[in-house]
Amino acid sequence: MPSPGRLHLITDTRPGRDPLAVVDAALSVAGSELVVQVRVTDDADDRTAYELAVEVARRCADVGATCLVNDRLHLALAVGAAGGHVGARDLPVDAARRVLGPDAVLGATARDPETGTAAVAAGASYLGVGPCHATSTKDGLPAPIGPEGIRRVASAVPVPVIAIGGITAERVPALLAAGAYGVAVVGAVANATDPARATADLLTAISAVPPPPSLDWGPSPGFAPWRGSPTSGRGAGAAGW
Ligand SMILES: Cc1ncc(COP(=O)(O)OP(=O)(O)O)c(N)n1
Ligand SMILES: Cc1ncsc1CCOP(=O)(O)O
Ligand SMILES: [Mg+2]
Repeated sequence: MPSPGRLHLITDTRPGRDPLAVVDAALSVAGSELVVQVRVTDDADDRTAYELAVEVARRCADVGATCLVNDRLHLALAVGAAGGHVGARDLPVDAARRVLGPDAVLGATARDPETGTAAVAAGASYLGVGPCHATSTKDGLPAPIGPEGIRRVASAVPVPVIAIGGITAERVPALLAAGAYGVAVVGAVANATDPARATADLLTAISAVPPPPSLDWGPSPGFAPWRGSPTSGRGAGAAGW
């Protein structure tokens, strides 16, 4: 059973950026260890998003990395991605699970233990938790929750917690010490003058801390898609998430 990825690179949506160049640089260093989440602006049309997702999925497949698609689950299915990620304004987690099927990786956003627990019960394989710190790559976010916010969620759920928002290699140790399994980044790699080096620095910081031992990686016997929602546990599929 594959281990869940601990370093997630989210594609940069800011105008004038070259997300594929950043993905290439990160994959050249991280290879199969990387999870790449395809994210576009809300006003991007599906054709534009699809074309980016095709390119990212192909690059990930070439090196055995994991490709996820943010929000637009039909694109995840269309490009053969491993799964998707949903938040409060996207499909509800149980509906997203029905779309993707029992074996897909499904991430859900949470800031608090209650939301996180509900997302896991509804079929989330992992949680994206944040913003941990202030970020310049997404507007309109609530106040940062810091490592203590990570601790509150991670101690409440049996799935990997991926810390997000303002993550840098220097901030990784405190977040992992608080119970994060891994981190998701945009700026730490995309803003770097040397994105490959920045990726290596993040991997070094992550690998210095072993993952939490008590996570439930196994498939959920309670997941029953024909009934529309998991009957117990994390409800995720056989991908090991
Ligand atoms: C790993 C991870 N965590 C959180 C998010 C945020 O998702 P969401 O709250 O739906 O916001 P958008 O990214 O859709 O703007 C994420 N994408 N990935
Ligand atoms: C998509 C998203 N959701 C919460 S913070 C964020 C962006 C994180 O970007 P950065 O790593 O540049 O702070
Ligand atoms: Mg979303």
